Amino acid sequence: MDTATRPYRSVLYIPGSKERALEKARELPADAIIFDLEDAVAPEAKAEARETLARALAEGGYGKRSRIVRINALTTEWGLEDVRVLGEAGADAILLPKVNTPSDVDNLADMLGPQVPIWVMMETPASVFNAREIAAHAQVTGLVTGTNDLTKDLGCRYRADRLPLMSALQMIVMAARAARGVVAIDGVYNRFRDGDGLKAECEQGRDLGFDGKTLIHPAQIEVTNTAFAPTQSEIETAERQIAAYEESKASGQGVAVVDGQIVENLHVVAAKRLLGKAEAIREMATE
Ligand SMILES: CC(C)(COP(=O)(O)OP(=O)(O)OC[C@H]1O[C@@H](n2cnc3c(N)ncnc32)[C@H](O)[C@@H]1OP(=O)(O)O)[C@@H](O)C(=O)NCCC(=O)NCCSC(=O)C[C@H](O)C(=O)O
Ligand SMILES: [Mg+2]
Repeated sequence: MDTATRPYRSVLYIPGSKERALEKARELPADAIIFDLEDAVAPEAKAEARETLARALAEGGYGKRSRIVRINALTTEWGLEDVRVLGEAGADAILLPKVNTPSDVDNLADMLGPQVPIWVMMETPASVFNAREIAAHAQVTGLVTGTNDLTKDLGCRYRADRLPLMSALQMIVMAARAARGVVAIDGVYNRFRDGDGLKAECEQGRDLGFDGKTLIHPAQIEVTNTAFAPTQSEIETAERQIAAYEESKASGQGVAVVDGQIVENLHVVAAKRLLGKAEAIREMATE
């Protein structure tokens, strides 16, 4: 699948220590999986989780789902061994937590070599200030928002409207878009049995421009996949915009009008991108 259009609507964390969850994920309709060795795994379980995860990846069976491994920070006692064991395990990217500066990414890139894509957790105030340079790093292909760590470091309150995090969320999306081709994923919604709250937060994330959302429980996948996919009405509008613009162009005009709104070339670019995304989502569903 084309990496530029591949969907990342639902990005499910799975603790590397949980064999049942690693097994179950082979059947779940998530677009991507983050196999976690960091916060979801207790210190005493880290070594075993690393081996369990290496075996699960070698066994495969994750289909078209993008496989991302979140290692421990390189400054911890587990980070280097995580890279040694999982750096060449065939994951689609290695996700580095607690990044502050581009040089943190350099350190991992030096260890992995230039072929392995790197995703970065954006979860410290310093990472947000350095977002542009981090996203522009040659090996970085994804930014994942860590809203829990950010909330902890900022000392702000959890609010349903996420007002205290708003500038950070926007900086992350902006950095990803400025770097071009870098995926931007929103943080987790902790109340994993609250579907209505999740839906509202997904819609906010989609409105801000995120490609998708990180999840902690399978029950969150369906709501998220729907929220980050183009709606049928958006698809139909995009098709009509493209057709109307082509017709205007053929008659020597640079602007069309659809549903009372102007359609210029830039709207056509956005409309084609939306249709490309819808097609990639359809493709994802065919195993
Ligand atoms: C949150 C959980 C601890 C809940 O677990 P549990 O009570 O076992 O849930 P259920 O009984 O409802 O589970 C039903 C079945 O689903 C499977 N399951 C559960 N979670 C997952 C999962 N994440 N992936 C795949 N499968 C999962 C169970 O095995 C059950 O299966 P079955 O036996 O067939 O019935 C638990 O969901 C969990 O551990 N979630 C992940 C937590 C996690 O990864 N946390 C770290 C990431 S969040 C983070 O770090 C954010 C960031 O860094 C920041 O700073 O913000
Ligand atoms: Mg975190």
